[in-house]
Amino acid sequence: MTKQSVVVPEPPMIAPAAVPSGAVQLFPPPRSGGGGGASVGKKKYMGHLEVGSGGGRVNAWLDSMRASSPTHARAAVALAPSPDAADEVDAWTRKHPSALEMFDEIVRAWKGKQIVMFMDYDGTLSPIVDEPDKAYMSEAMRAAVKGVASYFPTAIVSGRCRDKVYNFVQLAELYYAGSHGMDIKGPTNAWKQHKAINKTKAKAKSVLFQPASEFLPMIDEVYKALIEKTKAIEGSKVENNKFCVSVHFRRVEEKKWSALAEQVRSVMKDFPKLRLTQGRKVLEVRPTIKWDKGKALEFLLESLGFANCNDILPVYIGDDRTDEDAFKVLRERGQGLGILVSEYPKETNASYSLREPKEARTVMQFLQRLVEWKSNSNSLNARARVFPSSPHAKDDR
Ligand SMILES: O=P(O)(O)OC[C@H]1O[C@H](O[C@H]2O[C@H](CO)[C@@H](O)[C@H](O)[C@H]2O)[C@H](O)[C@@H](O)[C@@H]1O
Repeated sequence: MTKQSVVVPEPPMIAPAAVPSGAVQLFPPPRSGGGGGASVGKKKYMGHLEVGSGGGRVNAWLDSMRASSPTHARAAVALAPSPDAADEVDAWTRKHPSALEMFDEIVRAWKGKQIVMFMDYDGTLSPIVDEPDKAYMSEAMRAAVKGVASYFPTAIVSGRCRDKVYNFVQLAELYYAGSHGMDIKGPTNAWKQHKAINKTKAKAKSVLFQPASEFLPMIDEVYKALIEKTKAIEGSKVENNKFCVSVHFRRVEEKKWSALAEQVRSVMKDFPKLRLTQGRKVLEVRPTIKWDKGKALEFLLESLGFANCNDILPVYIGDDRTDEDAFKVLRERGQGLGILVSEYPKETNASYSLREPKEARTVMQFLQRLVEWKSNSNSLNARARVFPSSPHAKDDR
């Protein structure tokens, strides 16, 4: 039987960097009994599908569109539930254990650290739906995020434009990094909320950062051109995300994907300062500047006054390829925790995983446990102040 790889290749294909010696090791070591190395599929796909001329490039886009389609991945597992496939899933799970199942172990390593939370929106806080404008988050999820933000500085990092993601989340106390981190804004009252934020080191009272503002007219232009060129392709949808544009193909019949890719290519050739990346059934057109969700994470840590702190613990939860940039930053810093939300094994730089059921329940449960843990440890600390000799005295910030 042909070996069926169930680990979906995901760009960028970056080997996880080693954790520098002496750094706090929050990446889980492989558990006993497993090699920890899930094999990857044979094809390697580019992280950024840079636009070039010629049909070959469109074929590469098409390959990538197909490879990233969860329908294909699920079908592969369903059609070939071989022992090899099961072994691969097990190996992947050992390498990226469930952050919920490992919660107690994880928080043990967090003692004394200042947690900073980063979360992607679509597919992480809200379920993936056919209509992008209807990707609402549940009230229960909103309450969980609010709870987290009451204890830790919290940011939403999304490919969507900042206003749109704010309208979905509706929590004024958060930091929002829209357009893949190219539009960052913080709450004005963060200072009052979090003792942890270092007021002397933090950069500005209210963060606002837009590294791609000069691209605004170009983005408007490409948006109009993409609408015009793709209007004949049924099911396609072009979304203006202010500093980037999304071309959705979730509702386009697969036999028309190639025509869609060709139309997008024909527009992109006139915009050499823009590049194309890919998310979940979406092509994303963005400026060529070296800025991504990973850079946004670093920028926010710096703005909060945590740039060179050893005792912080950034936690990033995300489901998409663009979140890999943030996972990679955490790996390279040897600091923090990347959690991939996924229904099936994928190549990732994240160290932990959360299974993605349709209602994004596991993410919510993880956030709720975090709040519960923090609230309990605060109570223990309060008791320890009253009864200093208590054996339960803790030092969780
Ligand atoms: O960084 P994110 O917050 O994950 O944003 C990435 C893209 O998310 C949205 O598209 C995705 O979710 C839609 C609603 O569930 C779904 O229909 C689509 O297929 C997904 O790709 C958003 O609409 C895009 O603009 C973002 O780029």
